[in-house]
Amino acid sequence: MTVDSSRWMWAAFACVLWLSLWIRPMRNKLGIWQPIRRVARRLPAQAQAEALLIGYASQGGFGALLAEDLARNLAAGGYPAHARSLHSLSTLDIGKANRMLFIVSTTGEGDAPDNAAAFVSRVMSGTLNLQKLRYGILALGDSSYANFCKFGRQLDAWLISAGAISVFNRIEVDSGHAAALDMWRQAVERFTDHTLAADPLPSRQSALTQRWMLVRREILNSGSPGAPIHHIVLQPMEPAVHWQAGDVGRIWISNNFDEIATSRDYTLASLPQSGYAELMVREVLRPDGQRGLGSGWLGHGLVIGGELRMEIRCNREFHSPGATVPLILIGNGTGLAGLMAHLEVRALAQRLGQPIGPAWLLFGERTSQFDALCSERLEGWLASGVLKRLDRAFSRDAEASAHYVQDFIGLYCELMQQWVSHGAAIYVCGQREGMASGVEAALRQALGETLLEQLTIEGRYRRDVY
Ligand SMILES: Cc1cc2nc3c(=O)[nH]c(=O)nc-3n(C[C@H](O)[C@H](O)[C@H](O)COP(=O)(O)O)c2cc1C
Repeated sequence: MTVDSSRWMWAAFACVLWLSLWIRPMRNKLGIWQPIRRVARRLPAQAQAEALLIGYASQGGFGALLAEDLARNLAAGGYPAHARSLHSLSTLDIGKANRMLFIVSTTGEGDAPDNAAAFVSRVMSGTLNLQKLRYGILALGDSSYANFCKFGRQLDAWLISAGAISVFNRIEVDSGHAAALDMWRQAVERFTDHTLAADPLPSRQSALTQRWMLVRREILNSGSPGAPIHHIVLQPMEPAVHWQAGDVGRIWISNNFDEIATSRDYTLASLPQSGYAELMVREVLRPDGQRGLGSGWLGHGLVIGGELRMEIRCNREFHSPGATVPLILIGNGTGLAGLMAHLEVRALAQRLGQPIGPAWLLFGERTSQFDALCSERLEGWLASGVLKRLDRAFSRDAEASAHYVQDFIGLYCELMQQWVSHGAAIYVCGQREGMASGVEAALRQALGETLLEQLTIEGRYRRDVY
């Protein structure tokens, strides 16, 4: 290298050094390159800062499905998001979050879903400072109920009182109405500044509506002082979708003019492996003596060999905890359907030579003579070990040791505590008023408030009640 060329190199190096030292502060001052930096940094910064938290509370599974679909949709587009049920969120989780979306339904008579119970009692009962939280709410409901979207409204009011800032007005969805869901989608896109992939939900729902044939129908409680319970057996007329214990069949009721009038939900009593969907339908008699629309049609109007349309609805809050988990099943009347499906899970596992955990069924009805529903099958399961214990309470039997199913909980309090301490899950299915509320009060008494709440949080106390 000559002296000249090395001089030039040193001069060039000095220039570059000077320029780089000068440009850095100047470009910050003048805003030069800022847009480039912002765009370039946006995604990684969001990804590092926090994933968007989508909190859901859902009784029937629709809200859970929407929340999980949204999290998947966002994550697939490179936008980190998690869906978490409200019962798994603590005060700390909410306090830390900067941005949240909530998808919550209302159940019962304006109640929060079961999987929000702990959130309501633990988080919403306190006074939090959520001033840094920006949020949006999708409230699911049905305007035919007196308290439309009540829990969504309560949650919204609580968030505002805690200082959180709502980034768009609460969106209320009446019976899954598509226009409101579309508004929600647009609001989410604005909130996240991210375009969602085409929503697969509506097509998924229509894909689930299938043609079925009524192949068998019998009355399970002939002679009962109560209304007849029909055992309805349906065969799929096209390749059947899969379902799980706990899922619900939504039957579309046809009127005489072959128009779809309305729908009714019934918990499925069988598993798809049997090849049939089984339901238990209690006949409803109106004060004017007319039969209820759904139960009248299924119990009498529809002929054997007749066709109907049914959509299988995911009810994940009542899915099986796994065949090896000890299980206490409690219910009355047609609630036996949902409990039978869980026993079918164990009967199937047993047939396949797989291990099963102990199951205890506590069931209540009116008379031992006429209302011991599905007795043969239950006693067969008791003999084969699918059931470890079977206790039935008959309210009209004079000699009964327990008149209502909840009476057993006090009677076998210690045994129940033992099962729970061995990891048992408690599943309740049937009538909300009377049975489920009585069972809950008895469980609270037998296990204590704290343990019952803990079981709810851990998903070990689940209900499908109506
Ligand atoms: C037993 C039952 C009770 C309900 N009670 C209410 C209610 O009080 N207010 C309301 O707006 N919607 C009510 N609904 C409608 C649900 O909120 C609505 O169907 C929602 O889409 C269910 O969402 P999910 O499947 O996530 O729970 C009720 C639904 C059922 C099955």
